[in-house]
Amino acid sequence: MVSTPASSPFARASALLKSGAPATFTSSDSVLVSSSQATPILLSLLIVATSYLAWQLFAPVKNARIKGSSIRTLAASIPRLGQVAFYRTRESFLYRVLGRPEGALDAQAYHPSAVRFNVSQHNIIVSGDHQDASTFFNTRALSFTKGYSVLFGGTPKDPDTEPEVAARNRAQDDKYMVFFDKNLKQAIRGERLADLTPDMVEDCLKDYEHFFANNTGNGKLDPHMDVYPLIFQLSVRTVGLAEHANSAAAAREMYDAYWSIERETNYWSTLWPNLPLRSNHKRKENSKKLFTMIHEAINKRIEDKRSEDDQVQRMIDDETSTIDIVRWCVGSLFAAVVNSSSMSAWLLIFVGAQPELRQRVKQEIVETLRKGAEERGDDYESLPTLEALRRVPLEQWEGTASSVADRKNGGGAFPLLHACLKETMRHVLRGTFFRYFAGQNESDKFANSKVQIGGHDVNSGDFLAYWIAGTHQNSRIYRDPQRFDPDRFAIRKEGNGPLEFIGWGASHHVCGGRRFAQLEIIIVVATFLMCFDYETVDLQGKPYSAETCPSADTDNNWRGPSKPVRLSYRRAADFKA
Ligand code: HEM
Repeated sequence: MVSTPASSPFARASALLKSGAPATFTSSDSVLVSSSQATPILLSLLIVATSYLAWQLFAPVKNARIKGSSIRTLAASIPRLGQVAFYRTRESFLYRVLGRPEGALDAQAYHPSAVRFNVSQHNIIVSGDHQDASTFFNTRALSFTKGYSVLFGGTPKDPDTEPEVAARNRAQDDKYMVFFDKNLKQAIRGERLADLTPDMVEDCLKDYEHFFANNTGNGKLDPHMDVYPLIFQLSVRTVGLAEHANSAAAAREMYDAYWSIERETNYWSTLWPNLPLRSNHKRKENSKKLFTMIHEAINKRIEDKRSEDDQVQRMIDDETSTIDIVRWCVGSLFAAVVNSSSMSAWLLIFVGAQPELRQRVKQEIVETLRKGAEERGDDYESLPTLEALRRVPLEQWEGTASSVADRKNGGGAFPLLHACLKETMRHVLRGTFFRYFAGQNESDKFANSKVQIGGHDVNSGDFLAYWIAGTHQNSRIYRDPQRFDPDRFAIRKEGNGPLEFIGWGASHHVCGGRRFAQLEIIIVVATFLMCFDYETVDLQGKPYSAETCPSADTDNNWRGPSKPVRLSYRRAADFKA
């Protein structure tokens, strides 16, 4: 059950509504309407407004209960608001209603049978049962696009072109999705990534150099505040405009607008975006700023008859409409930044909390660089660190090949680092994936399809959510799931069964940016380890251990730490300028 405190945004909104009404009639209008006449008018307006509000809040939600279904239904204290906690404190809400997957070996502790509830006028079935994963990922009748566009609310819409985009029909929408995927594939195709890789290494090193310069090579950094801007810059370089990637000031301005939008994404901005709330206003303001920056930069490039080496240029050359190019850039940035930023920061945090593991990862990187140098005929000892890293070829970063001999033995480069990334994803990705089942409401080929969750029919018009922790924190799949232990992947091969690791999604909607995401995170972390020796500490500098290390607060997109965390660093003894 959810109760709304008096200071809730809704209470503030209705207060605003009420306080706004008299002001409309008391200034120049007083000449036309005397105060004794105004009182009954005001009173009537107030009654109308209050009745409207009450109707909005307490009106029954369509299909909130399904007769004959044994899927548990959760009722909300204010029906139209529904389960606000699903947005505000998702993780604890799901633990409360579905149980603890870490205790899955104990049948009493984990009973993940699906639950159904509403948020605003939308009904959602949430399942954390690994048995339902296959239905969720493999059923074509479930719409990924509608699931996210209604329930996720992260990606902003351009306030100026929204009506035009909204007026497009489903066929036009599908066409846009094909355009989106095609351009993302081109933006991160192998030959482009191979060209970008040395620049990405250089971006990282330049960024880390300011820690050398600011201090004497020692200090404490905040992994979220200091790593997120770097990931943003790498993302802009890959799916944004060269003009922005090459200007620190422009990249920073975009970064501030981007994160302000992410931080203001909540229940209200997702489901009641037109309420006059501060967060809705800030989101719209920053969305406009972001769209305008990209729009103006494209126009300027066209006006100046300049050409740049980025995906946007390809679209300009193909005479794509500027609205679609801007929409593609913003959509790609919102798909790219949030997960890659938090995975990079958390990988550094988790590895830094286990000195022995950090040493093993560092050793793996040095050995790979040394071997690569020897194979190329370079003298590793005299190579500056930047050059040793810049010369690592794409396939080695990707872990797909190290040397011919290793490939024959089935080995690849950086296996432990890749296992650390996978383990970080397993820890940090604990939210939900979304889908929508149109069923009979659809006029297309899926109109007669049936979908079952937990053995029960899903209603046409219901949304589905799959709880990732039901798989990633499940003790039937992962031994001691709360422990950060990359050897579960590197050595013990846990999570190798079907849909046991879903960090990149699965089936029809596997992550479209995986190749780039993996590459940038591995580069950011490997470069960091080549620059610094470090450990994960609290604000007083006391080292955290595997047992005491904070975890990610997954209730917001920033994914900050459950308690303060810093990386205490010093220039690596083997760093070569
Ligand atoms: C560590 C970073 C990342 C993680 C963990 C991640 C994870 C995921 C997951 C789990 C999905 C599937 C969601 C579902 O089935 O509901 C997904 C989809 C997607 N991701 Fe990523 N992602 C990451 C980075 C990126 C980047 C950098 C890009 C773009 C450059 C990107 C673009 C996309 C796109 C376009 C889709 C939708 C695919 C479709 O519609 O079929 N992702 N991602």
